[in-house]
Parts: sequence; structure tokens; C-alpha cells
Amino acid sequence: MSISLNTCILILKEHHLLKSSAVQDTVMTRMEYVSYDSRDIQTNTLFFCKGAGFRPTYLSMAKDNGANCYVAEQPYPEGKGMHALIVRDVSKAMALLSAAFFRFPQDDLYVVGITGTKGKTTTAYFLKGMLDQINGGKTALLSSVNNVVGQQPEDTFKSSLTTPESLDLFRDMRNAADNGMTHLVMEVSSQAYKKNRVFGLTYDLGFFLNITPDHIGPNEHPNFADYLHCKLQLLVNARKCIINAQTDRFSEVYAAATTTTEPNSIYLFADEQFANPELKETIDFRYAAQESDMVQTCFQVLCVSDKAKALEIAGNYRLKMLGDFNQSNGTAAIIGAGLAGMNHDDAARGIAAVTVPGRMQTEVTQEHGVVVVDYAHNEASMMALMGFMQREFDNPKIIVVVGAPGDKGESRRAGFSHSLNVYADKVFLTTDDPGFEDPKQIAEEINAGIDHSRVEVTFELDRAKAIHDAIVLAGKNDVVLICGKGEDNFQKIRGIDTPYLSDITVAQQAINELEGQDEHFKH
Ligand SMILES: CC(=O)N[C@H]1[C@@H](OP(=O)(O)OP(=O)(O)OC[C@H]2O[C@@H](n3ccc(=O)[nH]c3=O)[C@H](O)[C@@H]2O)O[C@H](CO)[C@@H](O)[C@@H]1O[C@H](C)C(=O)N[C@@H](C)C(=O)N[C@H](CCC(=O)O)C(=O)O
Ligand SMILES: Nc1ncnc2c1ncn2[C@@H]1O[C@H](COP(=O)(O)OP(=O)(O)OP(=O)(O)O)[C@@H](O)[C@H]1O
Repeated sequence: MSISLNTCILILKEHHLLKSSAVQDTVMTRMEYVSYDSRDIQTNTLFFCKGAGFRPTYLSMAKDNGANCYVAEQPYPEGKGMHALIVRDVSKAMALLSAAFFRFPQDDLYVVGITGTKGKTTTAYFLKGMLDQINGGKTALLSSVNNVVGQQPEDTFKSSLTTPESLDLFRDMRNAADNGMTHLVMEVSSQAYKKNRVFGLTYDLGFFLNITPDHIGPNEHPNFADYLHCKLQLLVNARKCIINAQTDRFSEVYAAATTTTEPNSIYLFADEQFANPELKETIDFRYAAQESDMVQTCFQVLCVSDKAKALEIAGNYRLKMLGDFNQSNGTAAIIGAGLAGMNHDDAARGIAAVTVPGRMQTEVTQEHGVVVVDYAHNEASMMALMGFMQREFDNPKIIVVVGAPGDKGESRRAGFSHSLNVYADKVFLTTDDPGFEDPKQIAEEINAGIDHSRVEVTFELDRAKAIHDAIVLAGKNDVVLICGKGEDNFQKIRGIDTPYLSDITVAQQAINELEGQDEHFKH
């Protein structure tokens, strides 16, 4: 793959991004590799100088290693002798030039984008599970857990961001298309828009699941309005939209969709019980809970409007995953599958088999209640999780193991206290990716908001011990919720990913040890 300097100049001019250019010999010069990292350079690389942490020495290093052209927001003496493209916004330039370098892979894939504060990963996995039924497993996935760009084992790898950097995104998409993948389901974070990682990308289908305050802080969004604005951009850039009619800020969400999409291509869904007299729009799909148990969640999807009836997805569905919120995620994904041409039977078969790593992983023990490892890590998801447990188990004692991450999402700490006050009986405050902060201090901040007349608090910063102690404490009818890390097998501590066994492994070890002991005492 390659791109000529001339093409780069044309693209940047078309988008009013080019401030100036310095061409050393001819505009027909070609760049054969693209990178934003001086440690990853090949001969004739187009190098992007971007990011808060960029240093001019990286450009020197890139030049020495073979980069022949750089893109930056200002000229650098270190780039002397290289072609230079000086632009108004390097992150936008990088997205546009990467799309061109990788030959517009979005044109070779049916691209689905999913946004929302909660449920992106789960919905993405549900949809992939269904689409794989009709395309022979050829659904690519970009999620905050795994990325999948092909059908070979090496085509699946852990992701480092929810939505990759634009250059990585278009490379992954090109690889997916070249590997024969036909569909791409991707999570789109608000940061993806904030940082222009998906600038210029149009989705065949865009989902808006929900929005609650999150990701607001020094390294993320300055305020909720900015967070909402970034999330809305997905709908502005989607040809068809699927929107949860129960989301907060519905009227703004719907209005954003209508800026580029006819109402006839906007699909709304809600719980059967949901009624909002102020809502002028017709809800196209409803879902209704059915009798579920500890192994599966059952619900029905109803096609209400004429445009909904055109899809053949009405009927009963089963999920392997617990949580009434997963009926909402599941319905969204089923509508997406319908719009991609699937019928009820294929969709029902596909979604029934899906599990999502680290989400609602449930162990039913003999003597220590139900133990759930879940990725809930903000107020909305903690409320959804604990609320579900309370309804499902008829007011069990709820024991929670939780901590809040350092260096980001500080508002989550108060959110944890609030949700614990509503539902929890006992909490073990522990460590969760403290980064450069002191985990004890983070735990103290959560503790400060806890109503101690309702919730008993234990500080146990050793996460594995906290999980162990919570399970030991739990009685037969109790629920232990281990929140926030999903299947992460590391703790981010002072810039280092420090190995950690993973919550589910620690929980299973504790359960095995205890069930063994309990058996021993019984005999
Ligand atoms: C705030 C933010 O979005 N930062 C992201 C951004 O960093 P940046 O552009 O500022 O770059 P930087 O890390 O300061 O480094 C500067 C540049 O120097 C280069 N470099 C560095 C060292 C060297 O020797 N040579 C060299 O060339 C680097 O490759 C980089 O291009 O670009 C980097 C990739 O190029 C990302 O890894 C980084 O995400 C950070 C780690 C992060 O944690 N981001 C979070 C907030 C995030 O994006 N989260 C969302 C989910 C949250 C949500 O749901 O909204 C996500 O999509 O994952
Ligand atoms: N629709 C929903 N509403 C509220 N809570 C939900 C919903 N779906 C999932 N959750 C809760 O949120 C947790 C995270 O779910 P999931 O990973 O699917 O969301 P996400 O949007 O990808 O999250 P993140 O952006 O934090 O990675 C789940 O483990 C569950 O506790």
C-alpha cells in the first residue's frame, strides 16, 4: 500500500486542513508506510506528529529511521530535509490520510457503530454472534475487550482502547476486509469523537444505547455537555439509526439523528412497560420480559410499527447472560441483525450462544450464595446490576467488592457510594487500577459518601483477599458482586500493568477451596 504526496495534499486541501506544505523534490513521491510512533518506522514512512506527549526528538528519530514526510500542526527544524505537511488539525488529517492510505476499507465492509455509556461491548458481542450465523463467522469486531479482524487465531487480539486510534482503525479495517470479513461491529467511545479517531467515517448502522454522566474529568471530557455532544456524533454519521427510546436526553439524541437521517430510517425501541406521554415519535419495537432463571434470560421482541413489521425478527429470545439490562442490549442487537437482513430463527440461534468475557460471569455455589464477576464500574451500571440482583433474588444480602480507578473518572467514586447506599449490605473497598493515585485514598473517598448506618464497610486493598473474604462471609442466600475489572488480568499501578490473576480466577479458586472445606465438614 502507498499514497502519493500529491494525493495527501489534495485530500488535506479538500478538507481545508492544509496550512502549508514543503515539498523536497516532487509531489509524486510516494509514502509506503504510515505511523504516529517513531519506534515503528519503515523506509518512506508518512509520520504524524500528534498528541499531548509528542516531542520533536520523536521526529528526528522517525527521520533517521526512514520517514520521508511528516504531518504536523507546526513546522519542526528536526524535519529538515523531509516533505512537510503543516495542517490545522493533525488528528483529523491522520484520520483522512489513513483512510486513503488503507484504500477506504469502510467501502468493503458493512460497518456498524455502537455508542452508549453502558452496554456497548455486550451489544457488540450479541450482534457479532448473530451476524456470524449468516456470513459464516465473517464479522470483524473492535471492542474494549477483544478485536477480531479475521478468522485465524492470530486475527483476534486484546484491544488497548475501546475505539482504536484512526490510523490503527483503518489498518484493522483493511486487514479485516482483506481477510474476507464482510461486516464490522465496532464500539465507538465518546473519546473516539473527541480525539477524531473516527473522523470522516460513515456507519451503515449506528446505535445509541443510553447516556449517564461518566468519563468526565481532566483526561476525558470537561463536562457532560461535551460528553453528550461527542456521543451524538455517531448518529450524525450513520445512515440508519437504532435508538433506545428510554435513554436520558432522548429529544436531543433523536434530534441529532434527524440531522442526517430520515425518520423512516431511525428505529426506536423500549421496554413494553415504558410510557412517556411527551414522546411524539412512535416506538417501533418493544421487548417484554419472560420467565428467566439463573442460567438464562428470556424475553420477547415485538414489532409494533409498519417499518418494524417489515423486519422478520418478532418472537422469543434466550440469552446465556443474566441481567434485565441485557434484554435492552439484546433487543438493540436483534434490531441491528434484522436491518442487516436476518430473520428471527437465525438471530435467536446466534444470540443464545453469546457470552461476553468479564460480564455477568456467574457462579452458583452450594453454601456461599451466588457469586457474580461483572464489569459494572460506574453509578448507572452498579445501580442496574444491584437492582437486578435485588429483584431477582427477592431482597438477598448484597455483598460488593469494588474499587475505583485512579487518574480518571473521579465522579465515579461518589456514584459508587450512592449506589451502595441504595442496595448494598456490605462492601469491601479495594484496589482497581489506581495508576498514580493511592488506592487507600481512593477507597477513603468512596467511604466518605457511604451511609454507615446502612452499609458495613471493610477496607481490604489486596483485591484477591477482598474477593476471598467476601465469598467466605457470604451465606447460602447471599449475593457477592465483584465489580469493575471484568476479566482484566492486570492492575494498572504507576504506569505499569502489574499481573493479577483476574477476578473470576480468584473467585473460582476461593469457591473451590471453600466448597472442598464445606464437603470435608459435611462428612
Ligand atoms: C486522552 C487520549 O485519548 N489519549 C490517547 C492519545 O494520546 P496522545 O495523542 O495524547 O498521545 P500520547 O500518548 O501523548 O503520545 C504522543 C505521541 O508520541 C508518540 N511517541 C511516543 C514515544 C516515542 O518514543 N515515540 C513517539 O513517537 C506516540 O506514539 C504518540 O503518537 O492517543 C494514544 C494512541 O495514539 C492513546 O493511547 C491515548 O489514550 C490514552 C492512553 C487513554 O487512556 N485514553 C482513554 C481516555 C480513552 O480513549 N478511552 C476511551 C474509552 C472511554 C470512553 O468510553 O469514552 C477509549 O476509546 O478507549
Ligand atoms: N444497558 C445497560 N444499562 C445499564 N447497565 C448496563 C447495561 N448493559 C450493561 N450494563 C452494565 O455495565 C457493565 C459494562 O457493560 P458493557 O461492557 O457491555 O458496557 P460498555 O458500554 O462497553 O462499558 P465501558 O464503556 O465501560 O467499557 C456490565 O457489566 C453491566 O454491569
